[in-house]
Order: sequence, then structure tokens, then C-alpha cells
Amino acid sequence: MAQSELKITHVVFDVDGLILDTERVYTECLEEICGESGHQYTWEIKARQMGMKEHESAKLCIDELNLPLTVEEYLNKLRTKLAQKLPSAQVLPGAEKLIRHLHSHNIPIAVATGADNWGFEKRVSGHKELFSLFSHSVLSSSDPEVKYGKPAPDCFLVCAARFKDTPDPQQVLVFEDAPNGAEAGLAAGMRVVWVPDPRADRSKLGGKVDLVLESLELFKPECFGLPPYPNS
Ligand SMILES: O=c1[nH]cc([C@@H]2O[C@H](COP(=O)(O)O)[C@@H](O)[C@H]2O)c(=O)[nH]1
Ligand SMILES: [Mg+2]
Repeated sequence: MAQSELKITHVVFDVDGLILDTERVYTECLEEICGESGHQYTWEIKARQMGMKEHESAKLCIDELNLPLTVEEYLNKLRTKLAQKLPSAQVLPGAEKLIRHLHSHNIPIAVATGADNWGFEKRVSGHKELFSLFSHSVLSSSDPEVKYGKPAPDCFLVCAARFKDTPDPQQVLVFEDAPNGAEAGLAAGMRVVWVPDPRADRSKLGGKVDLVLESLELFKPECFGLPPYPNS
């Protein structure tokens, strides 16, 4: 840790593609929805959607592919499909170990996601105990205080402000998978660990974030001044 860097005191987690394996679910659902009108859902579009608020994300996909759907129609189709698949989403490797470790050391942890209330409920329904360890969750698509979704810093700033002891953004560590999310964390003035999809273009963000990891399993808390895992 460089001398000028303040100690990390608080940690904020993204959810989709970081804690839960839900990005695969979104891809499956959106491939089906786009395919119904003969369009192909691409990684290029998905990479731009990840982390956005639901409405903005829907509009982006509809506009890019000229889908014959309104935003409401797109979201209704998506929700019908997500309702079947989100509750069985699995926790990604390394996430549970890290969350429980930080919680056991009384490091305040919270969640900041692009999801809405409905979708968040579906995501956590199978993992209630694990998500109960977070101090609070900021859901960008439903939270009136989050004016702009990722890549804007709003959800992370709102999240930091809701910790009891309102940390300085420089003392908050953000874990993200989405390019929009990593940018949002940086824009909030926070430290960022980026765990990108293997298809993500790392050229722009790779040099800006504090750390890029293939998997949360490889994270070493002591590198950020946090307590090390036992027996490490
Ligand atoms: O393939 C997609 N992935 C993700 C999103 C958007 O990203 C949000 C998840 O963001 P986060 O990783 O910040 O939780 C979803 O709720 C949705 O709004 C999307 O539209 N399409
Ligand atoms: Mg994510």
C-alpha cells in the first residue's frame, strides 16, 4: 500500500456477476428475447448494459438492435424469464468466503447494484442468510436517491453515506465485474477491484483500477490493509 493511500475501512460489493452468477442468466434471457424478432444479442451490447439501471439498459438494447418492443414490453418479457431463473443463481467462487471473512472481522460491508427491488428480492431469495450479513443494499433502479445508474458514481456515494460512520470515499473498497461498475467506483473516488468477464476489454480500465482479478478466489485482503484469511 502506498504511503498516501488511506486504510480501507469499508467494503462495497456489486451483485450480478460478482457475488452471484446472474450475468449468465441475463445473457440467456436476452438472447431469447432478441432472437424472437430475429436479432442477435451481442457481448458488445451486454458489456454496455451491465450495471445500468433497468430502464436505461432496456432502451440501449432496443435502440442498438432496433427491437420491435417498447421499454415496458422488453422489461415485461425479461422479468417473466428472470422470475424463473434468478432464484436458483449460484454464488460465484470466492465471494462467500470473502463476505463472511470481512463480516467476522467487523468490517462494514454493503451492496450497490443496478437491480430494482423486485429483481433483488428474486436474486437473494436463495441466499437470505448470506445477504443478511450486509449492513445495507442500494438498488439503483428503485432508489430515489440514485439519480444516475453506473457508470455514474451515485449508487456508490449513496451507499457510502448510509454506513453509520460515513467513511471517506478513499477508504471504501469496491468490488465490481462490470466496466460501468468499475468506472462508477473510480468516479466515486473509491478504490476498485475489478473482476471482469474474460471477454471484457481491459485496455481502457485495466490501468485505472487498483487491481484486476480473474476470480474473487484470488483476492488477498492484506494487500489492501484488511485482515488476512486464516492460515494464508
Ligand atoms: O445482460 C445484462 N446484464 C446486466 C444488466 C443490467 O445490469 C444490472 C445489474 O448490475 P449490477 O452488476 O451492478 O448489479 C441489471 O439489474 C440490469 O439492469 C442488463 O440489463 N443486461
Ligand atoms: Mg455486476
